[in-house]
Amino acid sequence: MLLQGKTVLITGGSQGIGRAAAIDCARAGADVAINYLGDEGEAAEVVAAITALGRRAIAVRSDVADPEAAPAFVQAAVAALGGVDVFVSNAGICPFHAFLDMPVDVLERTMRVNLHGAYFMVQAAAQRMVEQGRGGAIIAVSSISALVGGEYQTHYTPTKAGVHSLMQSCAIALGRHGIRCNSVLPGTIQTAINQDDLADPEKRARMAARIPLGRLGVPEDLAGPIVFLASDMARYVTGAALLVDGGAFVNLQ
Ligand SMILES: NC(=O)C1=CN([C@@H]2O[C@H](COP(=O)(O)OP(=O)(O)OC[C@H]3O[C@@H](n4cnc5c(N)ncnc54)[C@H](O)[C@@H]3O)[C@@H](O)[C@H]2O)C=CC1
Ligand SMILES: C[C@H](O)[C@@H]1OC(=O)[C@H](O)[C@@H]1O
Repeated sequence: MLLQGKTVLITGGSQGIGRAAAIDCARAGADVAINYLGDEGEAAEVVAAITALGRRAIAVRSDVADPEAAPAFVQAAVAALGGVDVFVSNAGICPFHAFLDMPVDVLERTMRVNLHGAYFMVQAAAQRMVEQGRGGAIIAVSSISALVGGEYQTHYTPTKAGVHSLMQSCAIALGRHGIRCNSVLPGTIQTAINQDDLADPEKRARMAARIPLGRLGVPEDLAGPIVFLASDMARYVTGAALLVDGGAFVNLQ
């Protein structure tokens, strides 16, 4: 099994992409700690699904935008599961809004959750990995939006470019410690984050029509790439970005 004996920490692991990644990491042999800010029942279901696979799991409810949440999450995972081998920075929000009247609080909250939150969490996980002295793997869930824009995402796309850039710089800063840092760039994946946006049938059809593989993504489409980057199969991969978008990005005409 690709992650046998490893401990994986995932932010935003109670639903969507984080949930799928958490369960597939457990399927690959890992114990898993999830952080989340949503519904307690959903987080408990993820823990139960992992436990049913014969692995250990904990869920910690906290806000990644709070700098103190990061060391607290890592400490809770170490206390319960013994260490940190893989860290997946996934928690994120995308409150769609027009540019010209973007409220300051929506802009700031999006930046704080998506970018500052990733920074604090990755830093706390890396500190623990360095202390352990056995390397590690860090994966950030960036986006195709790191590369292309969105009319109602002017506050969001810069955070995803930032997360991608964070992984590139961390790959340099942490390479000497044997810690690999990569990002995955999902295309449009059907989750709660875009449920309202994709409820517009015209927009949904337009998004799907751009995808050479012929369908919008589902959270499980990201699980394999995340497990791969977490595993020793990717032992010489660092500073890389893996598009997981069904081909949407390259489909200009
Ligand atoms: N769904 C999509 O089309 C795409 C999503 N992404 C990224 O994937 C990541 C996961 O998104 P989805 O699974 O789609 O969304 P989702 O809404 O289904 O899940 C988000 C998860 O993040 C957690 N979360 C939200 N704010 C948090 C906070 N302040 N502190 C801690 N946890 C928090 C939620 O509790 C939940 O577990 C996000 O970073 C998003 O930007 C990237 C590209 C495409
Ligand atoms: C939430 C959006 O549907 C989704 O988020 C991203 O990062 C993708 O680019 C999509 O726009």
